[in-house]
Amino acid sequence: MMKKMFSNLMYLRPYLEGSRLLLVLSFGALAMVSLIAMPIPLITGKIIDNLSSPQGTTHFLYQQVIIIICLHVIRYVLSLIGKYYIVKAGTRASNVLRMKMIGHTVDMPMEFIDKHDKGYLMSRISESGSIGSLFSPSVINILIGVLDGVISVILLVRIHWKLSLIVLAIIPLYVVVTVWYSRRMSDSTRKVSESSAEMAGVMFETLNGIEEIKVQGAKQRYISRIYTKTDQVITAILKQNRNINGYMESSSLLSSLSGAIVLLFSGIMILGKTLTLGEYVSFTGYLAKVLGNVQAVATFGVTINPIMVSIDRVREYMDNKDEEFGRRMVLSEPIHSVNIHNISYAYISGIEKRSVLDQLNVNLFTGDIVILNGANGSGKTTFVKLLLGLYPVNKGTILYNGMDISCLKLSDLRRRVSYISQKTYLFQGTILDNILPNAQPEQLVHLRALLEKYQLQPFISDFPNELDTEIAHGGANLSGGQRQMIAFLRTVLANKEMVILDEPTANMDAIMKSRVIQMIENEAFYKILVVISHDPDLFYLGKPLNLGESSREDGGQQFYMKNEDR
Ligand SMILES: Nc1ncnc2c1ncn2[C@@H]1O[C@H](COP(=O)(O)OP(=O)(O)OP(=O)(O)O)[C@@H](O)[C@H]1O
Repeated sequence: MMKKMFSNLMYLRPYLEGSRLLLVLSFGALAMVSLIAMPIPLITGKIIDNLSSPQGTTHFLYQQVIIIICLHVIRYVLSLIGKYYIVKAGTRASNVLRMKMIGHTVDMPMEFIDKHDKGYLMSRISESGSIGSLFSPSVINILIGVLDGVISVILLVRIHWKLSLIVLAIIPLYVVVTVWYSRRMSDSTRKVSESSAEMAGVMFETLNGIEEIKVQGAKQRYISRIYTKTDQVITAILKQNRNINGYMESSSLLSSLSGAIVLLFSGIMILGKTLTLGEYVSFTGYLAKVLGNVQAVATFGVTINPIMVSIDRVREYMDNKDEEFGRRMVLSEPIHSVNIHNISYAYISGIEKRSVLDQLNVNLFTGDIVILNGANGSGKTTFVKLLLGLYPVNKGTILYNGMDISCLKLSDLRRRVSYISQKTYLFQGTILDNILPNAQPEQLVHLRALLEKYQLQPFISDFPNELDTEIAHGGANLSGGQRQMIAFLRTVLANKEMVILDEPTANMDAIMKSRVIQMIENEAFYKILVVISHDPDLFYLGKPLNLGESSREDGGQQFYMKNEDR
């Protein structure tokens, strides 16, 4: 356990970087807390021996009691300060880790993201809070207790070494109990975390789809899915509690037995005059600290185990390679060619493999406009996702300016490409934020000119606060066509080298659609344009590339391109 804790603390070091001095000072203060309270049982024993001797004086009593009170007050102040700053450092560190985990999740390959529910991912990210728990008052108390315990053992030996041997003989039993239970606790805690993350996944999906669930009358189906997952969580929690309680009760029993045995031997020694009453009081004072702290170490296992399991899981999560792993090359020039050579792709989920694209060849050059069509499910969206490097091709190559996409830094590639997905995702913020993130004055002028040129002012003035209208979560306060137009304007103003539009006009009325077509024809906002559409009104814009089964030539070697000369 200590080894694991040390290794986890080493892992967390970078996240504690900014708070290192604070932590050292706080731990120093807390170590002082331990040391300052240490003489109290000794002083108490001395007072008792003094009072029970003929030389006993009230002056000695007052003096020693004042010392004890001062020690308690200093301990109180140091403890408050130390704990406050440790908790502060822990909270800061867990926040830094949370941000890193969110960033890492965004950078994960889509194949990883597809495999997990969003709620599951959220649960995993929330495990970053485990650092905060590591620096919580309960853990800190236990750590101070460990120091207390060690010093108390030394003082026990100094007071009466023979009596101490009896106490020390019991400690191996604690070790056996601790080791036995801590393995079981690790397993059960892991199961609790995993099943809770899965449950959160199902809950998240349910909450996300409330509208659909209502309309389809699917409430019962979803509730029973949650019930199954909850059942798994409950089973795991019960098992975890069985282990925790077993551990606590066993260590508590050992503590009580130790106290009784010490009382027996001390009594005999007091009767034999080899131990004074004061020494007995001091001894039991330190014994209480030792046993209390052995108990604390036992509790430490219970408290720290879930935290260690969480940190292990955070490490596992962060060890997953992100999509940029091993990619070093950047495009030194604007994209002028995209050569898609014999690519194939199949989605794999579990043992199921769904082949979507098979030996596809396409070459795109500056000035090309390609209209992708084909039956539903024929792989059009998958094709553009491969172009964006969201999924790696299974076979074949995609070359940008002759450079293989598998070596290219994806962030560099995507900086050069604008993509509007079928789902038209809008960010939280205003309409303007969505059209022009970080709008510069000259971009605003460009936007206004565009709105005027294509008679789109009525489109904007339809919103309560025009461009400053706040967009609700997921664009809930906008219609499908409005969302598409906002996303399209964003693309026109982004002025990227390659633009990919997936069903850009699917929800638009005839007027809006005609504006989009005019902008594609008149505005130079792309070098290469790929449009996925089932709408014949858009076909004439460029070379249609049909991905439908019926249009394959050469046994699937080549995809049919209509109107090649257009
Ligand atoms: N993430 C995924 N995991 C597994 N299968 C997927 C995934 N995304 C798409 N598919 C499957 O791949 C096939 C192609 O899907 P894709 O979205 O590329 O088709 P499309 O041609 O764009 O269809 P549409 O015209 O309906 O938009 C479909 O059979 C779909 O079920």
